[in-house]
Amino acid sequence: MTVELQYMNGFGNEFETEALVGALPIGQFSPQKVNYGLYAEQFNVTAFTAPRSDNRRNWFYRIRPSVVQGDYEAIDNGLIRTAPITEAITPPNMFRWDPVDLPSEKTDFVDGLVTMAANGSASSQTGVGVHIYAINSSMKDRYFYNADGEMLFVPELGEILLNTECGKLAIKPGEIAVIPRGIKFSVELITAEARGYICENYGHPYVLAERGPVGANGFANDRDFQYPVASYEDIEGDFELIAKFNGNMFRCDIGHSPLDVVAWTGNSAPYKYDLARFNVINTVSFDHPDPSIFTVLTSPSGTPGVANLDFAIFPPRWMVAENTFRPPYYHRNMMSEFMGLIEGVYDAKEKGFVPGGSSLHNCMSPHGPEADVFEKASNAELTPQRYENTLAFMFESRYIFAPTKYALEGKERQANYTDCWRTIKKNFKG
Ligand SMILES: O=C(O)Cc1cc(O)ccc1O
Ligand SMILES: [Fe+2]
Repeated sequence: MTVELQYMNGFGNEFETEALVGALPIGQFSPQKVNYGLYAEQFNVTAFTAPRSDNRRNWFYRIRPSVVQGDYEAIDNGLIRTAPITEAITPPNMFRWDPVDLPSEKTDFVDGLVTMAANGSASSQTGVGVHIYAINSSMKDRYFYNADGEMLFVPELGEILLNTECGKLAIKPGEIAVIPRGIKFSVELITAEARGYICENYGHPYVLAERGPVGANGFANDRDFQYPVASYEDIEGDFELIAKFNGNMFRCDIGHSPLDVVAWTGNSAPYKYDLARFNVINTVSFDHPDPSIFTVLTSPSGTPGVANLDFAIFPPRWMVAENTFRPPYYHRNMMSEFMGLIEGVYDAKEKGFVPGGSSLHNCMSPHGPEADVFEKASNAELTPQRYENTLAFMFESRYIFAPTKYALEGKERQANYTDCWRTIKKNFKG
């Protein structure tokens, strides 16, 4: 099933959209009276003084301003964790996990979040949290926002509808979406169940990766990013607003839907992107280029070229490298690498890394092809080959990922992960 919605295209544009004709003020943001009796509210995800090229803000024209809500009270954090994670020591082990089970009890998005790892510090606005959602119920009469970071959704199973203050986005496996820090939303199921990964970015909002000498086109093209058109709910009732704030979960009563924005303008709205639009650029001669060629979105850290978070994908593509060991090389890295699989098989790991599963190779922890992949790839005939049925991704960060206690001790952890390398042979003939 596919939900057909209308979108506006172009990464980070200053969009304007109104669900009722004339709701958006023209030529100013705060008229004395807004048409239709709406309230004006500014929403900033960067400092007022951020340079123009970085500045992100919206103006909302809504039925009630956001201050119309109750007082917050703390609720159980469930399996949600936030950096810095101090509940367990992080060993330098290589980690791999099976997929988190789909729930048997009724579970919505807020209940169905499990944190696997986090790095940096949410309150200092560095690093990220990595979560998995596994759900079988839409959010009913409740809404959510995350003050700790923007949320990158990477669906692996099922289709979901993100009902946000800015409008609606539908995403399914092969697509991603980003909801800016602070935007209120609810998650509705389009299919009976859904599962996917979330990278909660505490740091600088995602931008598109630079192209360097590749030129003016290629990789992720700005025009393929899609933003929702304004769409509002004018309903009253006993609703709940859930907030993730400074590492803890809170709730308050709210007597109306907070998705009551009739018109908005700005550049800080949720967006979606179809990963099949990624224009893959790779070698046509020899050797295996570094995976930075596959970067879709990056959150800069302040040090040029050293990301708070790079989101890279490994999509279907042609492989033509000559006289080359084609799978990923054996590797030790200053950067830390959390990986997931959306579909099919990843070229470095033919067994054990399955859709919905995860792996983590932290700073300087060795990793690379399993023994069988090495044997096969070092003896393969190097004809042009189309890599099909594959879509892996990586959250790569300068900060070491601390797995949560759940990730370290839960049933998904594969205790025997390093066995995949144990049978690598000594081929040396000195
Ligand atoms: O599988 C990995 O570890 C990710 C990765 C992929 C690649 O093509 C090259 C280097 C690298 O770290
Ligand atoms: Fe790597």
